[in-house]
Amino acid sequence: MEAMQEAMHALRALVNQGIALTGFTETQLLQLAVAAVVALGLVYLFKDVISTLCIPTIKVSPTDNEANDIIDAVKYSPVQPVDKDVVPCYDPSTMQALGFKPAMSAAEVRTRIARAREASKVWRKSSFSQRRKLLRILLKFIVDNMETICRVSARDSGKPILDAIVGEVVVTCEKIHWLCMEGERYLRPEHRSSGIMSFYKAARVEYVPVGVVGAIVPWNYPFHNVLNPMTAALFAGNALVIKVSEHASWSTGYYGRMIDAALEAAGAPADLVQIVTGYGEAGNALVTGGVDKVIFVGSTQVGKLVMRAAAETLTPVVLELGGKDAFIVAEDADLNAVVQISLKAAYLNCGQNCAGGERFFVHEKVYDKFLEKVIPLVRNLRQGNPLGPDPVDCGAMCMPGLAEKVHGLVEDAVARGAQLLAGGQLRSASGAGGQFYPPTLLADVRPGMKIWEEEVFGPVMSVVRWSTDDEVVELANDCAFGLGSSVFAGSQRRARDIASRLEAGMSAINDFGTTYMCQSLPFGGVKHSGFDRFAGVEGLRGLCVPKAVCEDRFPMLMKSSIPPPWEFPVKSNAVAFGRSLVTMFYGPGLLYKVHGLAALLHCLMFPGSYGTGAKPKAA
Ligand SMILES: NC(=O)c1ccc[n+]([C@@H]2O[C@H](COP(=O)([O-])OP(=O)(O)OC[C@H]3O[C@@H](n4cnc5c(N)ncnc54)[C@H](O)[C@@H]3O)[C@@H](O)[C@H]2O)c1
Repeated sequence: MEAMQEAMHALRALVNQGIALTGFTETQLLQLAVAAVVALGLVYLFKDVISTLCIPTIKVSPTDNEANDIIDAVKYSPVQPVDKDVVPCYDPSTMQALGFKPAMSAAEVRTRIARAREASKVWRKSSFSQRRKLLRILLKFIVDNMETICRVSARDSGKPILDAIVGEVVVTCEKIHWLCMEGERYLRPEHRSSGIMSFYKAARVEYVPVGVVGAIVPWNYPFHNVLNPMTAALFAGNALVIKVSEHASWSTGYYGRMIDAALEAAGAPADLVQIVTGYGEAGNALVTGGVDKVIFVGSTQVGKLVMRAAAETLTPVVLELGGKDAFIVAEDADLNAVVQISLKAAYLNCGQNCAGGERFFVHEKVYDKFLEKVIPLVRNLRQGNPLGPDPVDCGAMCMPGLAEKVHGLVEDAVARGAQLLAGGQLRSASGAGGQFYPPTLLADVRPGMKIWEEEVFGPVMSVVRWSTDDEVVELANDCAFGLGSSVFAGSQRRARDIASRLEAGMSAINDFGTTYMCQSLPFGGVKHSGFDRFAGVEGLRGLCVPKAVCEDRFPMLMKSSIPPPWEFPVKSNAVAFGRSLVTMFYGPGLLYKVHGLAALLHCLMFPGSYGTGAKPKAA
């Protein structure tokens, strides 16, 4: 209140001063102030309109299959033998054949790396404003063409359009926005303290692009999985060679043309981004082919192979592997909100999320109520072709054989005492009308079941009962994976306390997945979920060599030279001189420092002496 009164007085004084200086009346001064604010607003608006108009618009014409929703065409059969030089592409919801992509050989991958290397030599010198220009071109394209982007992703991976908007478009836009707004701040040289003895030095870290980044990605988000490493790698000044999954290669046609057009419009080298299609051999060739850093996103099993291969060439790797996230619900959580969030955590993208909720720990006091609310919702989820005439909540399983694998885990759980409350039937064998597995709900899931241990990566909500906070922490940590986690409780402090005890790389308090929406945060896990980070400040800086640089702070006044007692041949008081330095700089308290200084001066003034430089007797 007092501060407000003071501010009013200050404003009054300013107005009076203005009246005295200009001779204007109070009303005229007010009109002037309003006019100034309006003018500033108009300038800002004008600048904003002009800068938006200045972002080049790129045009990418979609093909028939990319542009249209349903096309009657040849069906693909996964049991049909396929030439190993090609990757067959098909829509997992309809099994419509979409064509082939080349299965690149190791030699071809190396050629791509070499092209990217040449492009990286040019791009590493680019300014941050040129890199921002490239990202803004992409962002504008995404906003203008999100429907086609989502349709292409839906056709390639079987996900509903809404899941594509959330999981492909929103997170990519958020990432680009963050890079444009804050990326430069974290890549500019960062000044660091130079310590006590090097007080006359200026120390800093320079973030130097690594050169060529190699990324290997899975099939669950064909658009975001490409754009995510690409935008960060390019913003950090690198080139990128990216190996996409053999189960979602078709969409690289449209997305690749978009990337090429954006590079051209931004004046960036055409070879800056190389897309590799193929199988494990192509991925292995990328790891061993001479890239400067590998980002691997995929299963724990293949992650180990990648790490082994990278060890041969000492290529650094980031491993973003599987997950089996805990979703903890306390008895006082807002159950109505939690139920809807839990459905998204389990069934978004048909559960094919590395950081998706898999283990739902619900407090015994609300266990039955939670199930009561969830059962009808799960049973009524609509599943089908995302590009068909009817709206769907859940789409298809992208990877052939995954529905059968998920079903095996469900059957094992039921055989060992879990309650099957929804779903759980293998609707059709792969190949007969789409790769679907129904949204499934299991209650009373316990240790000893396969589903307790293995990653499901499918639409299964496993519900577990708990009674004390210590117990739920122990149950949640009884897992080989540790990627994300969510804790819901009436008291935010209690939720925070439980979350702080979870072995996980990420925790959302009273929410799910929000750590990924904050693109300034690192993304990654612990234990078998991998290590190092690919998003956020840590991920962005991880695409650079953090080069330590040190130089004279005042070169005109003080330059480095070897102190006379230490010059070769070293003098007889060299050790005493060293002792005096240590005592002066690091001795605890003034007494030490004065003694050290006196000993140091003695050494310098009497070069032939043996001076002691020892600590004072009093100490
Ligand atoms: N932590 C994360 O950020 C994250 C994100 C998405 C998916 N995932 C994980 O990915 C897995 C599902 O994806 P997937 O089935 O495509 O995984 P995957 O490990 O089978 O394949 C991933 C990629 O590795 C390639 N590959 C296969 N063998 C290789 C080899 N020997 N050397 C190099 N590359 C090789 C594949 O061709 C593919 O492009 C799940 O475990 C999921 O949790 C993790």
